[in-house]
Amino acid sequence: MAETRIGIIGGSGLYKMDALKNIEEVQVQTPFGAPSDALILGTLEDTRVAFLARHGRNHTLLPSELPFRANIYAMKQLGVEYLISASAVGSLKEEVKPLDMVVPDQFIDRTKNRVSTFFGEGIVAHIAFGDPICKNLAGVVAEAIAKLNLPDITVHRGGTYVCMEGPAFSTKAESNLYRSWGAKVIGMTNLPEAKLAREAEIAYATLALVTDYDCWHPDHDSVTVDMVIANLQRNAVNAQKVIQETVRRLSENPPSSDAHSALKFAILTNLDKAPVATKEKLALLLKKYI
Ligand SMILES: CSC[C@H]1O[C@H](OP(=O)(O)O)[C@H](O)[C@@H]1O
Ligand SMILES: Nc1ncnc2[nH]cnc12
Repeated sequence: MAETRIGIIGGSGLYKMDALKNIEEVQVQTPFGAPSDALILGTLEDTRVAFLARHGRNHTLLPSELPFRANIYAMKQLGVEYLISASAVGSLKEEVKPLDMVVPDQFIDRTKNRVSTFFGEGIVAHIAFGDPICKNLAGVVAEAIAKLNLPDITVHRGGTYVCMEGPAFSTKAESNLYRSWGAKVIGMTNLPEAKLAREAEIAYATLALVTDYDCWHPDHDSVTVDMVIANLQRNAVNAQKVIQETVRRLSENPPSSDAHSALKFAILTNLDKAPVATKEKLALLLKKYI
């Protein structure tokens, strides 16, 4: 199988990539179970990529039901080193309007029910997560958006993505609280992915596609799925253009990433003494360090 260094996770509205050629669908199994759907391998701009529909191709999985570990481990098994996540978000700022694109650089965790680590069962690791998004990969995504110069769409570089549990959207009190914290956008999925990608030494960046003003905005109705869907379709077209341009740039000039050595100083357990079963389960992550 040709090398697949670039992975794409498509969120709400982005269930496939129309420009993918030479498609092969693979049912991947991982020590953490099966991913959200089959992975679609194909070429984009002559580069091999792996695409996964985060909620499944028919959007059947709630954010709280997503098999985050299987999704990231499956990408690792395929050899992915750069992971681009396309995600629908609500805006928490006036100047960030529906259809705009945000490339966040921070997260706030408001989830309650997610398993966000591969470790445990006798092996302890604490990754550094002060900068949860790979700066260099995010830079490539932001430059790709800027280069495309999409009409009426503003790119916002940096900003905080609040990751809430869902599935219900926020209350106005919550939405205003996140605004008072200075957060820029809100979604339900990217933080566990970013943590797991870091543990898997995969560079991760988010392409956040704004669908609504959540519920805080006095001049806009509170977010509803109808509202989100109307904008998702337009966002999905733009997201594919951005991803294609990002892949082209990544394949020409793959950036360095601190994520690629994230476990170097993170593992506390003496691996010589660690349970064999856990070492086997995590072999793909640990092999550089054993
Ligand atoms: C369809 S509105 C809520 C839904 O959309 C976002 O999904 P994703 O991050 O996968 O694009 C948000 O996180 C919620 O899961
Ligand atoms: N307002 C919102 N809150 C949480 N997730 C979202 N995804 C899209 N819009 C959202």
